[in-house]
Amino acid sequence: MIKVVCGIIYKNGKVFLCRRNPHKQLGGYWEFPGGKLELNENPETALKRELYEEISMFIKVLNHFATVIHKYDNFTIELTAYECKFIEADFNLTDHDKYEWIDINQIINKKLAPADIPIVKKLMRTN
Ligand SMILES: Nc1nc2c([nH]c(=O)n2[C@H]2C[C@H](O)[C@@H](COP(=O)(O)OP(=O)(O)OP(=O)(O)O)O2)c(=O)[nH]1
Repeated sequence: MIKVVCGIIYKNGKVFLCRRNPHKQLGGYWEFPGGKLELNENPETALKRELYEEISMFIKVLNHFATVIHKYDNFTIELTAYECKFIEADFNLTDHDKYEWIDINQIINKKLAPADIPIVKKLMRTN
């Protein structure tokens, strides 16, 4: 099983969402940015590393929010989401072609990576 970590990043009551580059796995789907854990890497370290690599973004990790196991056709992921506070960013996108700061109740209208749907539903219930 592939371990993936992602960030629910807040700024002024909105959340940061981005769209995967078309040539990537799940290209065109919207997600919370993050990526795969490296061997022996702790999830919070991995999340900060990925956000810096993919978006040139600095964040503060606040708390664990949810862990979801999702079976895609060819692989299974364990996706762990952390709530985070935005600090600053250059928004230099390497793995995505678009980003948006979005209200929580609007996220569900996006074409979301299927593993993210239970996370977004929990966000809607708890906010
Ligand atoms: N980052 C991220 N990946 C997600 C989410 N939901 C979801 O199904 N995924 C899937 C897409 C990918 O198959 C996998 C994460 O791989 P990735 O391509 O983002 O990770 P990476 O940057 O470490 O990997 P790579 O492109 O270097 O192989 O998890 C999500 O909310 N965020």
